[in-house]
Amino acid sequence: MRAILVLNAGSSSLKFALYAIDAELAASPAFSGQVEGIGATPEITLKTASGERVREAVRTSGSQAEQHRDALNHVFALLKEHHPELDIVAAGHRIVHGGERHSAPTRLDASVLRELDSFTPLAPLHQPHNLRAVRAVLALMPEVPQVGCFDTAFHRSQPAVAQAFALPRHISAEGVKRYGFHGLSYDYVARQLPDIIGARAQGAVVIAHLGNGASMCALRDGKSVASTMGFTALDGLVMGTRTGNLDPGVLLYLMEQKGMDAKALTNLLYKESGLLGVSGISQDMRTLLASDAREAKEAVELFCYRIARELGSLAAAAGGLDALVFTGGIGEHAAPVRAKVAELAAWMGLNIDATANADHAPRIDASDSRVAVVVVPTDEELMIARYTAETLGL
Ligand SMILES: Nc1ncnc2c1ncn2[C@@H]1O[C@H](COP(=O)(O)OP(=O)(O)O)[C@@H](O)[C@H]1O
Ligand SMILES: CC(=O)OP(=O)(O)O
Ligand SMILES: [Mg+2]
Repeated sequence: MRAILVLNAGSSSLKFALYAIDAELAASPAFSGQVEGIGATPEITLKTASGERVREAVRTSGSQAEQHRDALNHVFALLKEHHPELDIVAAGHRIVHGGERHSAPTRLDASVLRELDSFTPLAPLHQPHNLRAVRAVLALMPEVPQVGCFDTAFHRSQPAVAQAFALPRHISAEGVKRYGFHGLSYDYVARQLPDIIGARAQGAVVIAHLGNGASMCALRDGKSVASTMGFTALDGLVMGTRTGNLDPGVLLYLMEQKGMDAKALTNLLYKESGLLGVSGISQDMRTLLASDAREAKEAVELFCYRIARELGSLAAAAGGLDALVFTGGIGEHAAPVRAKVAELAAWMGLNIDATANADHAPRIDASDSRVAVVVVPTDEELMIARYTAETLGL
């Protein structure tokens, strides 16, 4: 089988998919899965084209980086076992930060890799793992061409004003501006919308990508005009372990009054806050929704409140609101979160149908809703496979 290998490495997870490519790219993977729990006790879940599901532990120990490497080796071993005749013709990767220059997917070589290394401080939870996956493939199959697909690229269509911080010009000139992330997910979802809501897809649309990392994007004519994430993937919504929007004065206070340095603040902002920090229980929305603890309820309430606040802000950037779209693990599966956001957004003429919402139907707006409300399962891996084939002319 000739195939494109797709790798989407996150902070604690590694998603992988294999897309057969003959005359054209297959619409669904022949083999896919994910390693979860990297950093703790990583487990791999595998789905084959025949629907077979396998779950096994990844044999590993040591640092987060070593666990990522072991997880990758485990994936490669499984690929060999299930597809001994495999001919990998290309590898496509999700790369979270592409900086100012990368507004489209690009072929990865040593000099591009060095440039992308320099963005690691801007995406410490993702960039080093993304690039480690590229280097692992390079070591294992040096002749296979690799393509980087950037989370930031989709947002390069934003007007300058949406990308600007009110900082002195010399700092902005160094590239300190809003980039936005989750672009592969927004790109995929935006392409699905015309089939679901027709001409409204070209109007003012807000997509909420609610996963472990969470952000929202305002679109006009199917293009990004604003996003809640900025220079890094810290800004905007409450996330699994990240703060989202935070008065920068809090950082000054913590530095001056509590003696916290950059390392301590990085840990606090990226790993100890968000749903985990507020609940003191878990970063996982499933656990919080199942809990009766007051702290869990407060964490979910804050998560939904911030989404509703940002929805108003993004509607202002888009010049209205024709459709609200939910995607990502929470957006696709957590009906109570969608219901709470809809309740808070009722003032915009947005109203959902409780049964459709409970069923996770593609359209969940009530018949009297002025705004279309949609649930779209995202597929970053398929987007990466398509871009990889397109970039290499496969
Ligand atoms: N059935 C469900 N109900 C509520 N939340 C869910 C459900 N399934 C997954 N989630 C939540 O989705 C989040 C992970 O989303 P996902 O998009 O898979 O994350 P990642 O950013 O790692 O790709 C977790 O908070 C998880 O609890
Ligand atoms: C950019 C980002 O936050 O990604 P993820 O949701 O995969 O953590
Ligand atoms: Mg994700």
